[in-house]
Amino acid sequence: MRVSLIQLAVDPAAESPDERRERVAGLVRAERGSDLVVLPELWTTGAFASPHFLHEAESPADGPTSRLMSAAARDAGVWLHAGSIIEQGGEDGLFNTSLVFDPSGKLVRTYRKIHLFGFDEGEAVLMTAGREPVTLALPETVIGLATCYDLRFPELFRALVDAGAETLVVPAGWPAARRAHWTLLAQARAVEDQAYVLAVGTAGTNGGVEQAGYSIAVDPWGEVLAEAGAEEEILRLDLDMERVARTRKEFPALRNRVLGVPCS
Ligand SMILES: O=C(O)CCC(=O)C(=O)O
Repeated sequence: MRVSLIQLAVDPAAESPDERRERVAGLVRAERGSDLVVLPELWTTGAFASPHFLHEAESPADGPTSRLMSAAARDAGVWLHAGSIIEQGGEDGLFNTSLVFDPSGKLVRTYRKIHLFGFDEGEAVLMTAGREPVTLALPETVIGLATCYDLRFPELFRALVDAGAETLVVPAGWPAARRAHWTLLAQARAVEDQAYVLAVGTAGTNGGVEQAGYSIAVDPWGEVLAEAGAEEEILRLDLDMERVARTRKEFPALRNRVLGVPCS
């Protein structure tokens, strides 16, 4: 399965959300020939540009990001994980919602970020948390969806694996200050869940927070297959999907889980 991970520079001073959407649609179209294209978290505004969240909130069904990304997926003929948008959820408030389009441009899955980041500020106070883990069967693999801070919560990933996930897709807007955690956690999730991890972040600075970049693809043995630098960059690679089943068979740690052990 050929994947393209698009690490985007998100610089609110350099580009408006509309300009970035147009530019990103062009980048997605250029990935024709890929099976799956992945974009980062909240790339229209920046994950830390919280004063703009309300103004930029949109509908997953027919908001500006959804319309452009649907057309780009269709034109390129790819599955597109379009990263996340600020979803205007009406009475339920705002959500940090990931969108997945099929190669005909149909929106086939949404995932509302479960673990909101910021403690007492930013999205943690401005948004509503999702409640449901989400997977999706593509022709060659089952993907499990998670977003940025979710990467710190292994129980979510176990739920995704229990639902059949073989490839864990993590759009993010991870800060440079904790880049070491990003890389370590991406590898940890891959090793413990014996799954591919495709973790795609942003470059640049938004909301005063320098972004890590360093998007990463990790195989089910924990080996790093590709890693970006700190600037905008596209990683393209071929994944051997048999490798998940092979790893789980040859080193069957997932089968040795003991559930419900009481703590004395
Ligand atoms: O967990 C972290 O260190 C970063 C998380 C984050 O930036 C986010 O979820 O937006």
